[in-house]
Amino acid sequence: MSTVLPDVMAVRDAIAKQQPFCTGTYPLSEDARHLFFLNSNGTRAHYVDLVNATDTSLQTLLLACEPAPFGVDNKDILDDTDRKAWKMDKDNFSTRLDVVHTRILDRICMKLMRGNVERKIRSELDKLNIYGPGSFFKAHKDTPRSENMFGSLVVVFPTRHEGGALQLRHKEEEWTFDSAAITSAQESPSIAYIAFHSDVEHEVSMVRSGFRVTLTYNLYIDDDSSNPSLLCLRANEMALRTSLSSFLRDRNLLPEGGYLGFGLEFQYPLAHGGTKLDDLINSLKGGDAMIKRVLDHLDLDPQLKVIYDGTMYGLEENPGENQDSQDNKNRPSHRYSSEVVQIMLDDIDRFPDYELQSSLVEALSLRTVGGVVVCDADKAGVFWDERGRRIQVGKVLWITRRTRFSRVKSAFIEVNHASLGFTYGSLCLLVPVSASGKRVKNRKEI
Ligand SMILES: O=C(O)CCC(=O)C(=O)O
Ligand SMILES: [Fe+2]
Repeated sequence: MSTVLPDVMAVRDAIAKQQPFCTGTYPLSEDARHLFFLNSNGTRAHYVDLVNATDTSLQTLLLACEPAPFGVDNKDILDDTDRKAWKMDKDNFSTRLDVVHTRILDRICMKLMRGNVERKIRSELDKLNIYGPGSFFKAHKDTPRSENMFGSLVVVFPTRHEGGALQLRHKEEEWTFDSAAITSAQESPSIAYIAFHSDVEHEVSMVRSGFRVTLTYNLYIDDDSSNPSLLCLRANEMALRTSLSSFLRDRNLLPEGGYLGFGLEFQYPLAHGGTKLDDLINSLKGGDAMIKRVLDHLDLDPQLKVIYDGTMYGLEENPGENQDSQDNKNRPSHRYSSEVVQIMLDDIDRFPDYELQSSLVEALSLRTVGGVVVCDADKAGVFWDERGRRIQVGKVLWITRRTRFSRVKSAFIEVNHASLGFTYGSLCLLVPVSASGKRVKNRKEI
């Protein structure tokens, strides 16, 4: 494996990480500064000039709103220990701010889709929020409304406020979007906006004074990007393509064939009984989509899989070169073994919903379930089952690690335990790779 490792690093480096959000400002036009809204019982119309708003006029807006809930398990919960803010549904107000004509959406597409001009995104206005003194929103992730929703856009108006910064956390990194500081530093009155992927954790710190007024939008991928010939490659994609091509030419890489594995960077909405991994593969986001595009360009065959960890129990042949020697005379020919392996499934719905009579490995590798047992590329790939039979399993060379961001929770009932158990699988892109002598001929530019 040692000759392969430096190349793995080169491929990993080519999958450069990018921030999972983008921000900007945009000057407010004369008409976009006015917000029209109905009072709480819908009997009177008001308007507020969001460039010169007084605290009194913003208090009127707040009184026309209702307390803002937050979503838990697809339900809206009202609890002012998690969120203290007010909201107005889009039917009760009118704004002339247009994120399409201002080209804000184009900028978001460039940044969050990594410059892939073929991707089309669409925004849908969701609601207005107002945060007064003491308002906040604790750490959460936005609930995707559908499979092609990939993120949220928050537009903050230049009303005077202190505090209320939006903090974002993803993997081990953290960023702050201080809308109060950004809007007050603009020469002409401007909105500040931030768009981020749905699985980025975020929270709004407490507003200390004034009012923070926002519009939130849901962002959707709105195209059919399944045709790889339509896609153009950018610089970072070229780098990944070059390093992957030379990597695959290396005869030491998976000499007997196997899989390249890519843990996904982002989370995806997955509903048991509803989401097919085949459909999801065309809605990958950011760096995950880039990896898929590069693999498609190389004529490889990336497949989305759910990977579960399991233990393979067996009766291993007892090693001993000279079975006739005095030392080995009374030695049993087999001993118990257990090895950590992985089982990959084509779909989350393949996970059995009946009582498991056996280990996870055995249950998932039943023909009706279709799980395939694999192990890391640096293992021998030879295991024994409980009857002492030798089993050869496929090897996976992990280019990017499996992450907890792409985990899938699956329920199962074990026969010995009355209660329901849970196990986690990770969503991954797996690429079958032929044995080293066979893989060069058929592939483009490898
Ligand atoms: O106002 C913000 O900056 C974020 C609001 C938010 O996280 C939400 O509405 O889900
Ligand atoms: Fe949120």
